[in-house]
Amino acid sequence: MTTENLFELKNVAKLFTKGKETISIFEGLNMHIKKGDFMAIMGPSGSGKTTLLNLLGGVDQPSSGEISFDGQRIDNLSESQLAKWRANNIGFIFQFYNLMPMLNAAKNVELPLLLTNLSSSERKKQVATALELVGLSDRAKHMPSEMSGGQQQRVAIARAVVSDPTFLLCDEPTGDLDRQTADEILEMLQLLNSKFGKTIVMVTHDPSAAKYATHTVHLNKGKFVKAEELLV
Ligand SMILES: Nc1ncnc2c1ncn2[C@@H]1O[C@H](COP(=O)(O)OP(=O)(O)OP(=O)(O)O)[C@@H](O)[C@H]1O
Repeated sequence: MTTENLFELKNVAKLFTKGKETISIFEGLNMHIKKGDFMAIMGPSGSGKTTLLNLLGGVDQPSSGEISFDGQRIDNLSESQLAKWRANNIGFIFQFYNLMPMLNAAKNVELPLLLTNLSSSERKKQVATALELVGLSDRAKHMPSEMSGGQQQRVAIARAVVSDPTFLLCDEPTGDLDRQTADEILEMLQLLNSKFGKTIVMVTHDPSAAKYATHTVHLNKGKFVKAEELLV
């Protein structure tokens, strides 16, 4: 495993303005994520976990400070540059799968590829590979409503990896699943990290989910703290 940083956050601040009120979520936040990491982010509700994921995923931009990905600044990209950067580099996995209900599994997995220049036959090939990876080749024509929660999350994982991004961002990926199904999903994420080299950041409230990560960081009121500090 290389020790090179994939992400570097330097002195990042994030403010939200609502009317006359300004809420500061992060101030002077520094962090790095190494290539090959599987990082779990834990912390109480409102501590800034989703805000941080949104900054890492280029869904939102910092109020000040620098965010670099693979040595290149992303905090100063335009909306369209960011959209292109996201499509090339990031796979998103959400708690409630976020599949399109009117599309079958294969069509859902194909969605990110519609933003690329791949031909229809190349897209089909990549979709088949991604569905095979998550063990759902036999469900390609099934609609989300015909699949269990665990199967829908596996379709979402196939969609996240179909364009072969370096980095996977997971927001409570097992929050809606029973223990056994959650463990299967977490084993899959672990495999994507260890065998396929994906760098993963996963927000979770579940300490047993965090155990699948290579390390865990704890956020409290917008700051990284030691686990013990969360308990007091
Ligand atoms: N668009 C926004 N406008 C104003 N305030 C916001 C906005 N988004 C988030 N916040 C505030 O930022 C703080 C951190 O929210 P965030 O969703 O990042 O927390 P979280 O740790 O992910 O919480 P949870 O575990 O409940 O999902 C909260 O106080 C929230 O109200």
